[in-house]
Amino acid sequence: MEAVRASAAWVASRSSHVKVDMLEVEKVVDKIQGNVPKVEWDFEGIHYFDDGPLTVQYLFVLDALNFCFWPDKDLSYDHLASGLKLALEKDKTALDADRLQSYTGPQLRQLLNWPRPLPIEEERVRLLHEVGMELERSFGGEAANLVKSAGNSAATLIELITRHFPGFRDHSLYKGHQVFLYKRAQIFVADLWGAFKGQNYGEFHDIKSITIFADYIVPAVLRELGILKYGSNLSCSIDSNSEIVPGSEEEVEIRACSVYAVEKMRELINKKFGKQLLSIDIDLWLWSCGVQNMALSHHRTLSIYY
Ligand SMILES: Nc1nc2c(c(CN[C@H]3C=C[C@H](O)[C@@H]3O)cn2[C@@H]2O[C@H](COP(=O)(O)O)[C@@H](O)[C@H]2O)c(=O)[nH]1
Repeated sequence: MEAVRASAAWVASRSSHVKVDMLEVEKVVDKIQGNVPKVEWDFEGIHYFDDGPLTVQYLFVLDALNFCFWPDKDLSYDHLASGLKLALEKDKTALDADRLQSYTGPQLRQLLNWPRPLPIEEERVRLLHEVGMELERSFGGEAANLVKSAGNSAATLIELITRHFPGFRDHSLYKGHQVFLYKRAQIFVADLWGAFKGQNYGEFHDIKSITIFADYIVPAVLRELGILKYGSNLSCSIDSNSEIVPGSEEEVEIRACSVYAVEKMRELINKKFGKQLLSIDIDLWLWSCGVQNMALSHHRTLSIYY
């Protein structure tokens, strides 16, 4: 994911609302002595897994909808993961490509057992239809075929996903430059890798090319650690739960600086402690810390990308 790494670094070098504090990166790395706590994929025990193609279909649908839970204060990622899991356990055809194309908002709510409209529900429905339609048109209806056609390359899989499914094209413009963050496409690869433990549908020879997933939890943890420093206006907006406009300099800087900071952290750990750590390992550690800390205030942007 050179495009993600390069554009995140480009933003970080010009950023004015967000700064990456390299001294703090070093302090954190020294404090943990290069030992990033290992967090198991599905540490919550909420995901569907049957070791076969249906798991791939589940993960692809999951990550097509893996964004913007915060507008409903009772809703979280866990509801989506466990809701889709239960739906699949009740009816193995619930996520078939033809079914995906016909869900309405109320039916999606029912599928997830959620009592009220989901945040940005119309977009969630549109994205489900897009996934169903394109899987049927180009991949025999199965996300497993999409994964197979990437030939065990994470970078190829991300390229295929973003070429075929416009909803995964997580780009923005920053000071005239195109910035690529590909949060949901990358997290799908990481979910396959985690769920299948690097085997079968989860085998990728270039898994180290994946960066962290620029969501709204990891930046909040990096800020809490002192690694990200926000300017006073941005700090006030976030602490008062004001919405940050999608595509604004602030929003792009928060996400891109998070990717950049963790890349620096990984490089430092690997160099100083002779490790072969992946950004995914750091991501899951930071994310799991973030979701367990209810007091963290995170940035709020209405977005279908994260
Ligand atoms: N960077 C990063 N962001 C992640 C995840 C995951 C879940 N990954 C699963 C994979 C294996 C584990 O067992 C996890 O269950 C969700 N998110 C993002 O968080 C936000 C949801 O927050 P809240 O509203 O509090 O539920 C939202 O933007 C969502 O897209 C991750 O791993 N890394």
